[in-house]
Amino acid sequence: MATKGSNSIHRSSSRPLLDLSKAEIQGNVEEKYPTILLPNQSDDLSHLALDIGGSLIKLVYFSRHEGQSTNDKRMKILKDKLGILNGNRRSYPILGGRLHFVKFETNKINECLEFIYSKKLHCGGWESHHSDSTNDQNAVIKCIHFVTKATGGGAYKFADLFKERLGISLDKEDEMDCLVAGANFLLKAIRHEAYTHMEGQKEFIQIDPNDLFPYLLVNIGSGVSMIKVDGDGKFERVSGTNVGGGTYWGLGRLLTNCSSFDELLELSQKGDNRTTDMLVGDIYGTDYPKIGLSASTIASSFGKATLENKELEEYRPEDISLSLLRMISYNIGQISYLNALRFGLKRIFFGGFFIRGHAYTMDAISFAVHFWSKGTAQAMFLRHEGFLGALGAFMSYEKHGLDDLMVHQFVERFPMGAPYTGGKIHGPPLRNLNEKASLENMCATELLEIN
Ligand SMILES: Nc1ncnc2c1ncn2[C@@H]1O[C@H](COP(=O)(O)OP(=O)(O)OP(=O)(O)O)[C@@H](O)[C@H]1O
Ligand SMILES: CC(C)(CO)[C@@H](O)C(=O)NCCC(=O)O
Repeated sequence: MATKGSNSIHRSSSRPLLDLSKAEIQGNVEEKYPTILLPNQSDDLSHLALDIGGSLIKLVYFSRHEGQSTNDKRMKILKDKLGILNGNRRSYPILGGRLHFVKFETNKINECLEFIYSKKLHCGGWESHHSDSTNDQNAVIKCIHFVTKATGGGAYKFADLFKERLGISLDKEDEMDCLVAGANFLLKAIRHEAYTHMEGQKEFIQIDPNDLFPYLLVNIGSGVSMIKVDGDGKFERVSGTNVGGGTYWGLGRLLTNCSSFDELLELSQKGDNRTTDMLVGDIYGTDYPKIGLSASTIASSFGKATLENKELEEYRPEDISLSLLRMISYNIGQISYLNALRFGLKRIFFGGFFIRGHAYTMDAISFAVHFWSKGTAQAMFLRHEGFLGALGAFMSYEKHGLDDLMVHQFVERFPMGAPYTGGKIHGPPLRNLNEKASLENMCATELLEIN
């Protein structure tokens, strides 16, 4: 007998597209493992997680392959979920689909809301609650309502906006937890995720998943977090700096009048920092070999501006952008290495959207790590650089018992031998800035395809 779940399912009043009042519990309410049927009234369910940062909003969402039947799958998935809640053995339904990676500028949050709405992603979150009972046998689904996992400061700041505009309840996950979970997943499961970048040469690093820890994760977003990672869920934020990606973009915008981050970055490629930076050679007239400094080493970023009576307009924006980029990248590289040294960490992975797959940024960070470590440490970068937090938030569905689209599957279905290109994994391209991103107008979409 199908019973309306009025006691068990609370209708979410602000759900505009999916009417949960029509959801049914199938089977007797006393039954241990009731399943829940959702009427076929929305598009295929998608799963969404957000990382709303100071500068950028990152979305990760899963969509199934088109054309695959969904009702049977939903049934099985929901059964599995209930099984988990009752302490049953886990099973992993076979799902085909894609993980999409999308970003928006946080100050254009409306575009993000419109995107979520247009893709009906606000219809796809799941959350289940145990009863208060401590006895698993008696555990029942108390309510099911729609929520979306979200991390980053904006998960707090914009919670009301998401609720009002899309009917989404943001289920907040800690930002550091998510960064670490995302990084661990990528480093363990995705072949060719990590690479080095030195003097223009990119080299992929084969990571042994059994020999990953400990490492230092440096996330360069608006600000910078440095996290010592000792295992899954085992970490400590050991340092940070307020001189980060927001500093480059903010100061760069003021000093050059650039209208976008990418434009500023592109300018730097044509820059010559000798016009702005004070070099060792400017001070010594030559190298300073005794302490290992060549004449071309920057002695003082922007220091040359103090020597000349020039106005801002007399400096080339290209040169300013390059000086700024080097100043910030070196500084982050140096602080990172010092923290690695502090804790005896051999590996340093850099993520965050400041990096932007930009060769010069990575070379500068690598140079600083190499220089200060006297060649004993090496900077490594991640292909999904800016999506660690969003990915971690996405993975937290699993943590809460919702494993229908989970990472174990990705790993199982993507043996470490999966190809980097031309195969099933399409990660974010390490784009040359001159290449135009193929994008849905307002955002960059990257795909990790799960077949
Ligand atoms: N289109 C863009 N607009 C603005 N900044 C960009 C853009 N692309 C790359 N960036 C760089 O990425 C940085 C933001 O990176 P990221 O998204 O990883 O951090 P965030 O989550 O916004 O910041 P935080 O974690 O400190 O809140 C910016 O400060 C800037 O340096
Ligand atoms: C405040 C956060 C964590 C927000 O993402 C980030 O911007 C950051 O790590 N800033 C640096 C703050 C500091 O440790 O000085």
